[in-house]
Amino acid sequence: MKFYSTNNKALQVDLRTAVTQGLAPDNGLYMPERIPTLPPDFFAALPSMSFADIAFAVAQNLVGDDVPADELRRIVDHTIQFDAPVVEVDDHLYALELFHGPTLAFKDFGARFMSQLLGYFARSQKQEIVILVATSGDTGSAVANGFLGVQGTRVIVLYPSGKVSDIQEKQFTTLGQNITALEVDGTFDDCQRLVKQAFLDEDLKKKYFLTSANSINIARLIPQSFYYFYAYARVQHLGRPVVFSVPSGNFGNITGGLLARAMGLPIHAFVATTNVNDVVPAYLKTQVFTPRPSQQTISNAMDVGNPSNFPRILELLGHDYQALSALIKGYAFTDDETRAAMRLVKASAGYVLDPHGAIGYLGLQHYLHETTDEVTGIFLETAHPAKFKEVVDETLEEPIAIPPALQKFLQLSKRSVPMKSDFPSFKAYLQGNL
Ligand SMILES: N[C@@H](CCOP(=O)(O)O)C(=O)O
Repeated sequence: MKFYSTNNKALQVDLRTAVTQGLAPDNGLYMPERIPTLPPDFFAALPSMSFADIAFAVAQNLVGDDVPADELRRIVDHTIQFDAPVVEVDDHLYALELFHGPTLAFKDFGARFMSQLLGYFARSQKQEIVILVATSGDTGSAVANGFLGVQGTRVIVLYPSGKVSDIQEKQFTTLGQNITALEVDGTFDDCQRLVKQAFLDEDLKKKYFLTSANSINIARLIPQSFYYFYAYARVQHLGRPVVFSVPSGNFGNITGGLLARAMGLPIHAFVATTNVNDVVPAYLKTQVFTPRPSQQTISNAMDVGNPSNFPRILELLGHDYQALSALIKGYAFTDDETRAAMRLVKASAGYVLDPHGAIGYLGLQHYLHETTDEVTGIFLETAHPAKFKEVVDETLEEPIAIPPALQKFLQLSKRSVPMKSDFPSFKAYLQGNL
């Protein structure tokens, strides 16, 4: 399979180059040159297939020519070590719980797949791989934990100071070893800008082997399509068209769903639902894409003002606004609305939503009120509510228990390096410390 840059279809590379570069040299995002449809026998067998078997078939369909089957199977089996249950919350309305991995967020799927794939490609090479990752909360912990102690790799996590939850911060600032956390005086967008600038900087490119572990890296996106197939298979017997509501920040998660649809999964519609950082819902209404500085909210992992994956969404829908706005409905919600949804669902269903899942739920409810189609709605529950303990406790007026997987981080001390948000400071840090 070849991968082309969204900025230039003629710029084509193989999977190894796409994954090790992260971002194309012309600042575009890599996309598969074609997305093969999975065969009818795959869809016939889907309801009875295990999660790992589904993931392997999907991965093979996209990158089967680039990675030997036994290696790809090992990578997939390492990735799918935990379930993604579909839990009924209301009539025809389900939560797809993606938080049962080691860092309790959906990013574990992408980070685990990517760390193994990158490890496979890096075996033959001597230079240390430096993985730069910008995080608004969850990616940093998944990537740091996925790469912790992996020989030949060094991870630099950039995060906006004071804008991630306490538990999220502990998950990537306490690890030591090959993980360093840079606490940036700015927003997530500043962190993302610094990372992207580093990939385009000739001095850094010459001296270091840099790659990205954000969803700009195609190795993060492929596994984010697996669970759409798995969830679909869980509700297929209900016989209704299936709609996914995806709480969105950098739009990598919904792009994974669009990839699944392009491979033939009959997804009826998507709901792209955000907090007040509503650049994409605004685009869906106006056809104008206007990135702007992100605002801080209680669903902090989605505090993104310039969503990276937007060009991929346009590619997947053939740059056809009519097709895009027919398939994807956009909604945005305030913190007050988010808290109200958390209270409502706790009271009516006994289900504890995290603030991001609450936005997914709200988007789905709005969609259901506007459609006359009888559908099965699935919203993605992207992180465990305990990761946002302060917000959840205050909103629901009762303390949420912290699972042992999170508890262990709370005992450890935070270590971070303060960083200004200008590129020369970041470059000087890399040059002095790598
Ligand atoms: N929501 C993210 C922001 C980065 O997104 P990614 O999908 O590009 O890694 C986070 O939690 O850090």
